[in-house]
Amino acid sequence: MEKVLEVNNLVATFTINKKEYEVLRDISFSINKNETLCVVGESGCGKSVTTLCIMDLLPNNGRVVSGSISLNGTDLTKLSKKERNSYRGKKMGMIFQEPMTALNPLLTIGYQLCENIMLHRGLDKKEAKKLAVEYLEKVGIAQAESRLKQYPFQLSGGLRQRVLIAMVLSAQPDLLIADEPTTALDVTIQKQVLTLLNDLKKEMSAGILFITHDLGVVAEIADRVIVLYSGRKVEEGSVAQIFKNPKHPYTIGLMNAVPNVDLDEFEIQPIPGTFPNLTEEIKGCRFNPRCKYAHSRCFEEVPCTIEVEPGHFVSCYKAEEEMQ
Ligand SMILES: Nc1ncnc2c1ncn2[C@@H]1O[C@H](COP(=O)(O)OP(=O)(O)OP(=O)(O)O)[C@@H](O)[C@H]1O
Repeated sequence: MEKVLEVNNLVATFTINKKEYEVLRDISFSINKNETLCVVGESGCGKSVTTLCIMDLLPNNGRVVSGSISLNGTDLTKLSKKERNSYRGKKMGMIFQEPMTALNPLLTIGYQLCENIMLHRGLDKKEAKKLAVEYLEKVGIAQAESRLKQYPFQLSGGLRQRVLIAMVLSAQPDLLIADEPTTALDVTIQKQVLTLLNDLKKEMSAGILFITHDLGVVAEIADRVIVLYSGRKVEEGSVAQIFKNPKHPYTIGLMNAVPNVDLDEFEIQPIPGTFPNLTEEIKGCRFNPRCKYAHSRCFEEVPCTIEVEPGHFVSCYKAEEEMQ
């Protein structure tokens, strides 16, 4: 399988009050062509920061300290700022939770789509307009030609998100990053946008990095999943492995916290304790204060990543002991 994105041993920090704190701790993962990788984990675990590192959009107090981020074999961390900028939009496109952050409210949909197509595809105005209509139709927008004359505020949230998807895809990116793109939409529209992304994944030759905290969305869209906890990857596997055979106590906790209406006496079991903040020092596994299985080793050293079944990776001493 052809790898589109390969992130290796990524370490990133934020400087707060002149002190540098690790926000991503040695993260590695990859995405193949026509594959959707979901990144899940509680608020603050580093999902968005991962995307910002890839897009080179970290705020001023953040920096990538070490590791590599390769897009189709080119290590982006080795490129100049200018070269990196040219990747954004063209080779990597991003859709956000709120499409209005990416659309200009003062310009028509048509103007914005055509500008984007002319810039990234090198086409003239007439050709760009034709392609803009094609892409709006591709994302399921009816009467596409007349929509070109509308302003973002004239469209519903679901339609705006479709326009943004059309805009991003029209540049034919190798990687599509979607950061909680359906969180602000109501459930039926959310389902439509997920179905659309699933259909588009099959026909475009890009990989999709999908950020969400919603496990229902993960089940709908993911091929593979990585689970982050406090900036560290604790588990990775296919969507079936993560849902049917979770191994890390944190992943098991996430699964138990999802309501299951099929069971008569199902009780949501929240994960005990609180999520550590960035500045909190924790020796060993960062999940140890909340883990009922934690023993002396867990408080001493960070567990290595082991493969518990083909393609299923876990960083946990309990999983390691179960294997032996
Ligand atoms: N500019 C910043 N300066 C300092 N800390 C930051 C900054 N931006 C984010 N953080 C911290 O980095 C950590 C990771 O944040 P991130 O936004 O990646 O979390 P997330 O998993 O995407 O959460 P959410 O689901 O709430 O969006 C958090 O502890 C957050 O407070």
